[in-house]
Parts: sequence; C-alpha cells; structure tokens
Amino acid sequence: MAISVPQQVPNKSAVQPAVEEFMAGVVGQSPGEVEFHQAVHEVAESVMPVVQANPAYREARVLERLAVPDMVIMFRVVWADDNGQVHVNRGYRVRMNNLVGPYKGGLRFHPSVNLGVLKFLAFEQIFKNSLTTLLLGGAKGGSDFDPKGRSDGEIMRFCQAFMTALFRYIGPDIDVPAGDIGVGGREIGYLFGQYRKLTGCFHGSLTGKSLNWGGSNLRPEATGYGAVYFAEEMLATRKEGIAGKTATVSGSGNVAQYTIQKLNALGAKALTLSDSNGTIVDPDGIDDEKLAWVMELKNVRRGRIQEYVEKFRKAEYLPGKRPWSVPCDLAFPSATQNEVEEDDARQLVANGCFCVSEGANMPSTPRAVDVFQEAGILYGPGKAANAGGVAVSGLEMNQNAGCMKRSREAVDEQLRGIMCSIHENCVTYGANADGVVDYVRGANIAAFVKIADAMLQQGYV
Ligand SMILES: NC(=O)C1=CN([C@@H]2O[C@H](COP(=O)(O)OP(=O)(O)OC[C@H]3O[C@@H](n4cnc5c(N)ncnc54)[C@H](O)[C@@H]3O)[C@@H](O)[C@H]2O)C=CC1
Ligand SMILES: O=C(O)CCC(=O)C(=O)O
Repeated sequence: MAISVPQQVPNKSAVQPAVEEFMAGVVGQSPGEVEFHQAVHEVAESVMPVVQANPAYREARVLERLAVPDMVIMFRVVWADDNGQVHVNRGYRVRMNNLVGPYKGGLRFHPSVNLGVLKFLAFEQIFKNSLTTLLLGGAKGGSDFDPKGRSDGEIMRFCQAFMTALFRYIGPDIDVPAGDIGVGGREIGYLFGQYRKLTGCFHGSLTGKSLNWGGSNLRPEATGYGAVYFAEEMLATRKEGIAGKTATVSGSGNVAQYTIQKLNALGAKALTLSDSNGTIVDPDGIDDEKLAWVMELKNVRRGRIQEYVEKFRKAEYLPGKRPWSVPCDLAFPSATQNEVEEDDARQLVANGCFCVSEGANMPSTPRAVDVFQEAGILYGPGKAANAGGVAVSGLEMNQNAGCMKRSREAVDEQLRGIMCSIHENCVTYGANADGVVDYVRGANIAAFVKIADAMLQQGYV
C-alpha cells in the first residue's frame, strides 16, 4: 500500500479547520483532559495533510480511532503506612493500542497523576514506540500516590497493593509496564516480586528489572544516553558535535542523571540540575565525581537537590526556578511536562542555545515549541529524542523471550543504531524544501504511517 505524504511543507493554516473540527470531537469526549488535548492537537496538526491526501485513512477514521484508548483500567489501591494508617489511592493503566506490538509504557507514581495525564502519556507512547522500529504498542499507567518522604516499607506495600490490582491485566505478550516518574529500579523490584508471587510465573512482564533477574544491560542509562545520541545526530546535520558544548539539564532523576553521564563522556559540560523546589547551577560543570554524589543523594538518600550547594560551594541555588535562564549551547529538559514555557524558550534562544533534545515527555508547551521552530534551532521532541528508554525495554523483552542476556556494548550499539534510525526517519518525513528539518512533523508522520497502515491492514477491530 503506497501512502502519499505531501512533499510541500503543509501550511498550518491550510489544515487548521480540519484540525479544529477533529479536536472539537476529542475535547467533547474528554472534557478537562488538557494535557491529552495538547498531545493530540500537536499530532493532528502534523498528520492532517497526510490524512487529507489519503482517502483510505479518512474513510477508516484512522485519526479518530487513534485518539480513543483501546481500554482504560482504573482501580483502587489501599495500603497502610508505617503508623498503621490506611490510605486510598487511584491506580490506572491506559491501553492506547496494540496495533504493532504488546501494550508497552511506564508507570508514574506522582500526586499530579490523573486520567488526562496518563492518556497524554499513553498517546505519546504509541508514536514513540512506533518510531523505535521494534514491535511495541502504547500504554501508560500509574497512580496519584506520592512517594516523597515514604519509607522503603511503605513503598513496598504500596507497590504490592498496586500490583495486586493490576497483575491479571499484564503479561509478556499482553502489556509490559516499566518505570517513569517515581518508579525506578526499587519499585520495579517490588512490583515484579508481587507479580511473581500472585501468578507463579517468572517472565518478562515488566521491564527495567535488575540485571540479576532478567533486566537488560543499559536500561537505566538508555533514556538519557539516547537523548544525547539524538542531539548528536541533530548537531551533525549542522556539522557540530557535543564536545566542548555547555548544557542545561532539568530534573535530577533517572533521565537527567544519565544524560549528564553521557554528556561528560562526550566532552560537554553540564551546568544544571533541578527538582520541583529549584535549580542548582554549577559553573565548573557537574563532573562524574559530583554526579556520583547526586546519584547517591537522589537514588539512595532521596534528598533534595538544594543539598548540592552545601557540598559543592561554587554552585548556586535558584529556589523555585527552572534552569532555562542559564546560558548554554544545548538544553535537555528531563523533568516533566510543560516545564519549558514560552518565556523560557525565548530566554534559551536569546542566550544562544541552539539545540534542544527532550528527555522528558512533552516538556515544552506549544508556544515554546513555536519559539524554537521560529528561531530555526535544532529541536528534538520527546517522542523521538527520549525513545531510547523504551527501545532498550523492547530489547529487554527480546532478551527475556530468548532467555539470554546481551552485553553492555552490544545493547549500546543497538541503542545508538535505533536513535540514528529515528533521526533518519524524522529527516525523511520532516525535511522542509530549504533543508531545515521539522523534527516534530517528521516524528509524527513517520510514526503515524506505520500505525495507520497497521490499522487498515488489520481491519475494523
Ligand atoms: N525513565 C525513563 O526511562 C523515561 C522517562 N521519560 C520521561 O522523563 C521525565 C523524567 O522521568 P524520570 O527521570 O524517569 O523520573 P524520576 O522520578 O527519576 O525523576 C523525575 C525528576 O523530575 C523532577 N520533577 C518531577 N515533577 C516535577 C515538577 N513538577 N517540577 C520540576 N521537577 C519535577 C523530580 O524532582 C525528579 O528530579 C518524565 O517526563 C518521564 O516521563 C521519558 C522516557 C523514558
Ligand atoms: O520502558 C518503557 O516501557 C517505558 C518508558 C516510558 O515510560 C517512556 O518512554 O515514556
């Protein structure tokens, strides 16, 4: 089946009426889910010209079908804290679609979690997973549980209660959750333990597992490393490299930490880290030794990033601020959605930043994206730039299915290859006539045609 992708840059205003009509339907069916509307709107703007040029897509209502989850599982999670007090949280798994592989995507434990947030993340995930070249459908899940300040015992009991509700819906060929905000190696361990106990099965029903019991080499590193590899590919189109560049990084969790580790390895200088309280700026750079201290702070002691400036005296703390006012060549938003607003984007551009590679999911608001694109800087959206994490999760699933383990070097080579191919795909579908690449359009269309064709070929189900 030959699909037709218009070669002319689609003028946003030409497709706007169709986009707005489509969005009115989406908003009507999901009132108040603002993050979900934002994610769908961005994709609709990119792919509407392709839909309009292909009657088969229009007649099969491909876009409308993509914007409705296959299924949403919602459940109550009841657990007791260390004082015996009982708490009730909401748990969710949003299965967006499994057209090109089992449902796949992380679990988020954060008080801001609600159905709209998880629908946006699951929607993004189907496009991201399609780009990886692997057989992965899209899903996301989580809970409004706040892990901050909770003991190990409380985290374990919460994870066990969460899995007690979810276990019957997941499995290696069905739905394979992993980590996201608030869910790292510790939580995956407790979730897997409970799954194993309830089902009696030891198989790849979760990814991000520990190396000793089915995890893949390089899964913890993969999202951060991948975001840097994607930046490297973008920079190469302008005959630039990573070495010698300064970088701002937001967040201080899994993605931020390994972004900085790879930036250091490639000779860049990372200047910032943040959490929801504020930002630290280290003019000397966060070298590997300082990063090891941060990893201990965040992954073991679970402290706040402000402690960095007590340990490393040349660093400065910006309470309540994000990193985007700090001059840099490269920016890696790696915390959460909508953390780069229009003014932040203007400041980044005005200060000379010329490449943004998103480790987080949808960290830039639509107006911020416009600012980056109007300025003509390299802008890699999360669904392309942070796909390395789920890609190595896909490799973990393959290793589990084959009862084998691949070396760190082999996985790194595959990760690099996948990030290169995502970049190539973005160029194929996103290059404008003047040679400038619109990575948003490229990523959305490349992912969309694969999923839309699968939908047509598999019939109305
Ligand atoms: N872990 C993974 O493999 C992947 C993660 N992502 C995305 O990367 C981002 C970070 O995830 P992880 O590093 O895994 O989580 P994490 O839980 O390890 O770290 C999250 C970080 O973001 C900060 N943060 C959370 N909410 C914030 C807010 N409202 N304002 C400022 N900072 C905030 C936290 O303080 C923490 O430093 C998320 O957007 C996630 O969806 C994307 C692809 C894969
Ligand atoms: O590894 C995975 O399955 C999911 C990672 C994730 O949640 C994401 O890509 O946003």
